[in-house]
Amino acid sequence: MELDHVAARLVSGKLGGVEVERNVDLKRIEAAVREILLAVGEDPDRDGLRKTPARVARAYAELFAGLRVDPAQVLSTTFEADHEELVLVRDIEVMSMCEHHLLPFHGVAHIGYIPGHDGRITGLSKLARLVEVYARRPQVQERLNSQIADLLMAELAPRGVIVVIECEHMCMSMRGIQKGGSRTITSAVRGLLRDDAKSRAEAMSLILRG
Ligand SMILES: Nc1nc2c(ncn2[C@@H]2O[C@H](COP(=O)(O)OP(=O)(O)OP(=O)(O)O)[C@@H](O)[C@H]2O)c(=O)[nH]1
Ligand SMILES: [Zn+2]
Repeated sequence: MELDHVAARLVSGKLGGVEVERNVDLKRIEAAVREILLAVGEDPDRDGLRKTPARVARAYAELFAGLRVDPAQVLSTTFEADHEELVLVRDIEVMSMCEHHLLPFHGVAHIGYIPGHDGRITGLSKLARLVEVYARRPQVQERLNSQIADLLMAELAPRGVIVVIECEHMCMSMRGIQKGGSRTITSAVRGLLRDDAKSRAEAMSLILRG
C-alpha cells in the first residue's frame, strides 16, 4: 500500500474485550465510496452526501475490525470448575457482513460445550465476544460457524462443542431473489457432541427449545 500519499489513520479501540490497534486506510475507503456514489449517478458533493464517504470509512473500520484481532486472546482467561456437563449459551446476537455482496446478515448463535477432563471453562461472555470478533470480518455463515467451533476446541480442549447459527441474509432479502424472512441455519459439532448421539440430541433439544 502506498502509505506516503495516503492519510492512513490509526483507529484504536476494543473488540471482543481485546485491545485492537487497527491501521485502517480510511482515506482509501473514502475515495472508493466517492467513486461508487458517482458510478450510481449520485452527486457526492451535495449537502447530504458530502460527509458520507468519511462516515462509511469509519463504519467499515468498525465492521471489519475483527480482521485485526487474534480471537484466541478472547479466551485467554479460563477457570477450573468441577462441571462435566453441557454449558450452553443461547441467542447470542450475530451481526456480520456477507463477503459476496458486503451486505449484512444477522441473527443468533447458540454455543454449547462440554468441559474437558481438566474441567477448564471460560467466562460466558467470552463466547459472545468470540462471535463478535469472527463476525466483524467479511464472512460466510458456514465459516463463521466452524471458526467459532474450532477455536473453542483448540483453546479449551473440551470434550465436545456445538455451534448453531441462524441468520437472515440481506443479500437474499433486499436484492437478488428478494426472499425476506428466510433464515439460514448452519451447525458445527465437534468431539463428543458429534460422536455421541445422546449428547448431541440433548444439546440440540435445548437449542431448538427456544
Ligand atoms: N453458502 C453461503 N452463501 C452465501 C452466504 N451469503 C451469501 N451467500 C450466497 O452467495 C451466492 C453468491 O452467488 P453468485 O451467483 O456469485 O452471486 P449473485 O449473482 O449475486 O447471486 P444471487 O444472490 O443469486 O443473485 C448467492 O447465492 C448468495 O445467496 C453465506 O453466508 N453462505
Ligand atoms: Zn451476500
